[in-house]
Amino acid sequence: MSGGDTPCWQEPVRKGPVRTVLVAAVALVDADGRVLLAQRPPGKSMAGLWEFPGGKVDAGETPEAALVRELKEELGIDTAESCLAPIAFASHTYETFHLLMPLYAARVWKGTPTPLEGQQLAWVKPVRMGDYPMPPADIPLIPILRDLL
Ligand SMILES: Nc1nc2c([nH]c(=O)n2[C@@H]2O[C@H](COP(=O)(O)OP(=O)(O)OP(=O)(O)O)[C@@H](O)[C@H]2O)c(=O)[nH]1
Repeated sequence: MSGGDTPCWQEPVRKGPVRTVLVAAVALVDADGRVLLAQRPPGKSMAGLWEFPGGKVDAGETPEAALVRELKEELGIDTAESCLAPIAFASHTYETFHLLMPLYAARVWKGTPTPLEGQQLAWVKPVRMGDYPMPPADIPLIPILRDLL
């Protein structure tokens, strides 16, 4: 097989060692198959971009426990680790770190997602996600969600 001309055949430009940051994220899916996206508020890195709820995994924490914690802090909802199904991951080198982000799907939670950290929320069909600018790491996840949901 000759793959030298394929678009994926590009080595990333490495400027030096980068630390890998583990971030857990979730696609909350409602009864209509829409996914909850949250817009990063002004003042944060990548402000204005739409992302999956979640956040950094603390030392000694599992990704699932981090998500349960973050969903309570960011959206005020209760989730159970057993309701988080791993579906994909993002692996992307940013300027200052490498992001490794497992993505889970959840259809069951308790409470109504509420923007507790000043973020805008939107329920979006996977086919419409192209209308919502997302961080570069998230772009490969969109077709996966489209296929899965
Ligand atoms: N939650 C979440 N974070 C994402 C996504 N895509 C993506 O690149 N990220 C990045 O993963 C990191 C998550 O960090 P965080 O949510 O715990 O904390 P933060 O926004 O305060 O991060 P910051 O340190 O960049 O300001 C951010 O750098 C964020 O930009 C995503 O879909 N969901």
